[in-house]
Amino acid sequence: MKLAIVGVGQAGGKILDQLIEYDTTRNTGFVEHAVAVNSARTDLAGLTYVPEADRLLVGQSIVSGHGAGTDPETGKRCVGEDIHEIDDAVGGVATSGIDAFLLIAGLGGGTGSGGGPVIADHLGEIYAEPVYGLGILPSTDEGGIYNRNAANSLQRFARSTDSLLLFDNGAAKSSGETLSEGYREINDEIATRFGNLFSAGEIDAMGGDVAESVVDSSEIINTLGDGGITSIGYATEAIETDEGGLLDRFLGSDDDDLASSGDATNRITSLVRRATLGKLTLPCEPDSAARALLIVSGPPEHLSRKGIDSARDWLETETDCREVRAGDYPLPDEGRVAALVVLSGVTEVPRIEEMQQLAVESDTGPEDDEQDEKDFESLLEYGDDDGSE
Ligand SMILES: Nc1nc2c(ncn2[C@@H]2O[C@H](COP(=O)(O)OP(=O)(O)OP(=O)(O)O)[C@@H](O)[C@H]2O)c(=O)[nH]1
Repeated sequence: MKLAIVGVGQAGGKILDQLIEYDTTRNTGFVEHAVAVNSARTDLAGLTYVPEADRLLVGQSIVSGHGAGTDPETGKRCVGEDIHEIDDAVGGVATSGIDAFLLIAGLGGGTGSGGGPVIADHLGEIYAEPVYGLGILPSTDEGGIYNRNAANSLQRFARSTDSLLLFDNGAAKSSGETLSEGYREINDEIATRFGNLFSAGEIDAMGGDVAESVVDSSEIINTLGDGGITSIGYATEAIETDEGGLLDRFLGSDDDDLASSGDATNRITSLVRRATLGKLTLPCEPDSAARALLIVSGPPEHLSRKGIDSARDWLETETDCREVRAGDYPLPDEGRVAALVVLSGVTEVPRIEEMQQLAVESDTGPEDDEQDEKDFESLLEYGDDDGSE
């Protein structure tokens, strides 16, 4: 599907950069237009792939190009001050050629966390295309302020977007490495999963091989729905054993109990199990999903129809929802088969509940139990789409 993507703040800009790299090197063509928005001049200067003309420094009269200092209110003001310039840069460019907008932001900081929902609201009011969010949750050990910012921003983001796709930094972090050391690897993983999702159905990317059952943008849009939280599972297996085991290093391919057999059908069903039950971008209970989508990609001769059908049946049982879509995405030059599982409208998400509890405690202090209880319940309404604050 064709997207106009806005990366807001530092994490948003870096992930946008990485998605453009994915799109360019694979020639997939899902990034129709890309804009980086930030209140910090140095963050914008550090980008590689976003064209200079599409980097917007906002809130100069408020923070003089120095960033929002992890304060979402400041981030909100910075973005609000320049919302018309942002609109010119994002929406002014051929929206007729896009299927949706995608806003990317780290929810724990200031600019992306406070400013992201302002842009989402604005785009949603003006344009008919759906507006999706890709929100990055802080890891638990980043501390109270990041968790509080994220808990508050998550609610606003969920209400301002048609679907909020979440990625939990904490769940992705490998043991023994600091978060900043891991960012490059984490951002690669984000680009792989979301790049795979958004490039599915782009016929140009298929090199003339039309999928037996193409996943097109309307299936992705219908799966994402119009409100709520989305998590993505992904697992991959190399078709031929390569010398260094390089291809097996992709996350999600390390579950011995569910090791795939060489047979194409079994490989697909086993990959889909691993994608759903292994590392999700946001750990959640699969049976709390309202809708699901399965995309199996790889060389056409390895995309067994029977395998995809039986994997879809399994996913229907596992998620306990009737709205399960499935399709293939032929990539003739790939040395691997990959299963991507989209779980949308999920409601049982332990990390969100934990983060919101941490946020409430850091706001009121643990002694104010009655107030904690009330705040916690109102914060829990992250999937609520009633538009109220
Ligand atoms: N996955 C990922 N997360 C990041 C990256 N950089 C920062 N983060 C996370 O994003 C949150 C901080 O948000 P930033 O994007 O740095 O902040 P900002 O939106 O620029 O806001 P200010 O710095 O306050 O102006 C923290 O939770 C970080 O863990 C990155 O490159 N990748």
